[in-house]
Amino acid sequence: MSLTYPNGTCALDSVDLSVAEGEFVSLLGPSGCGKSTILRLVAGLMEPTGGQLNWLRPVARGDIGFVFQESTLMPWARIIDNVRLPLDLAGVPKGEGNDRAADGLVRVGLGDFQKAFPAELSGGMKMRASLARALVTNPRLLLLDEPFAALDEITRLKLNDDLLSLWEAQRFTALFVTHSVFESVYLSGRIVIVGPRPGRVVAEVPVPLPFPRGLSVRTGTDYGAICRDVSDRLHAAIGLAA
Ligand SMILES: Nc1ncnc2c1ncn2[C@@H]1O[C@H](COP(=O)(O)OP(=O)(O)OP(=O)(O)O)[C@@H](O)[C@H]1O
Repeated sequence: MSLTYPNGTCALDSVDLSVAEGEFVSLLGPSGCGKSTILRLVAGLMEPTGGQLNWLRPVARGDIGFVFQESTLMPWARIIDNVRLPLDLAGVPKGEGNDRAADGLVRVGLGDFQKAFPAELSGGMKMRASLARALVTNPRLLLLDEPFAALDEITRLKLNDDLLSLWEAQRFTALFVTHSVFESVYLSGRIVIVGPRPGRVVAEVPVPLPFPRGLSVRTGTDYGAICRDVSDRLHAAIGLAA
């Protein structure tokens, strides 16, 4: 599929990408190559201006969850109310919605913070609440647009593990945008490298590291070798020597 914005910017040129149900795929590429544009097209927020997007099974609105770099929580609402919002919008009765939101908060380690307001949480906790909100409808597809980019390194590593645990438990399909080679290799079953604008797929790299992943994967020689390979391909894609 291709996408030219109304101002004439050609953001994507014939992006050819297939994702299987239950896969964890990262989109890796330089700033401005069109990664967010791909997510917006998949989310149905825009239509491609060329080509098409096909689903093997029809998707409904509640089948897709979205997590952004900013946690986008409503500052005036308690965390439980923030997490319950997608269920309110879907017409789920409040009692059932509260139970499901509370359960989601427990799963991201925020069981004791239901009544807190967003301003009372750290950046990492806000991002956990955003993950809980995105997953509360049990989506089949989770779109993540650099969700951990603004977090410190230690929090980011922890959230990588938390996200993988959620993925292994709920088995949604994950499409994850990142600038980080290390993060993409740690999380993904497959990495799609997108070249500079107009974005197109320049390489697809399978990551044959076993799940569940953990510290032993991060410190292993295989992880280092795959990171090196992905980094070389990324540099080749953007025309830099490794
Ligand atoms: N609404 C818009 N109107 C016009 N051009 C846009 C719009 N949104 C994005 N673009 C342009 O499309 C291109 C791709 O943008 P996009 O945000 O998808 O890239 P990205 O790879 O996600 O970037 P980053 O990694 O910096 O977030 C950029 O050149 C950007 O300036």
